[in-house]
Amino acid sequence: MTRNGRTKHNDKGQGMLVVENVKKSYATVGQPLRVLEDVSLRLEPGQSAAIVGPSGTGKTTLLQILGTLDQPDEGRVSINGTDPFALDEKARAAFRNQTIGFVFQDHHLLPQLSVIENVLIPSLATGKPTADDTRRAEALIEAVGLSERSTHLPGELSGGERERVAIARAMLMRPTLILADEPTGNLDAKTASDITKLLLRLQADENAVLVTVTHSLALADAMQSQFELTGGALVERSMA
Ligand SMILES: Nc1ncnc2c1ncn2[C@@H]1O[C@H](COP(=O)(O)OP(=O)(O)OP(=O)(O)O)[C@@H](O)[C@H]1O
Repeated sequence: MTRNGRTKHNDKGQGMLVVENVKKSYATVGQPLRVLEDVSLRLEPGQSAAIVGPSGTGKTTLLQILGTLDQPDEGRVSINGTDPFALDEKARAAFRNQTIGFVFQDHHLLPQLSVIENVLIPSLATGKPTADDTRRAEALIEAVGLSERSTHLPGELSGGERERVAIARAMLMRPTLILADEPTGNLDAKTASDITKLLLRLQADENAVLVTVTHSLALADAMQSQFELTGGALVERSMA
């Protein structure tokens, strides 16, 4: 257990992601739009996977479900042995905060908060940041190479630097599952490569599962496995 009764699963060999036969449709004025027809996926601690596929095939929809932000119509999701959709909304929000780290293309940093304050945001869900939280935030800011910029505002940083802050924030609670939506989307090739390495290094440090949705071949190739979302199902691609 860690503070506030949080249980650490990463080192217990059960931090896996299991998705079985997930279906998801959206209501429209006509027929429901069937986006996910039969999605299954299983990842063990320390594994990384890219989800690729043309625009509109449902990658973001799937990531929202993995992130417990949206509920499947049918099928099963298990994260660390917990079915997040069996929890009530409050418990699910707490579970999400403790278990899942999100990295988005547009970082979602709060512009009025400094780098360290942004990194500490996930710790606010359980009250004020503890001394441990602050130490962890400082260590992560150092790990992402921004120690000199800790008190700066997001508006004073480059796109790549802001993405680093978003990664540090995603890692604060030591997530077992890291979900990244186009984390290198707006970056030049060198910065994108640096960000990819950083993400993989921090993922390895925590033995977490990393799932990234991307159109970038370079990012997808850096993952251990690749799945194409096609016809509403995931098909594993053989890596060259
Ligand atoms: N809330 C919603 N209501 C209705 N339709 C939706 C909703 N969200 C997404 N869709 C539709 O579901 C389909 C899948 O969308 P999704 O954003 O998951 O695709 P994607 O593969 O992530 O696309 P991209 O690569 O362009 O980001 C699209 O046709 C989209 O228009």
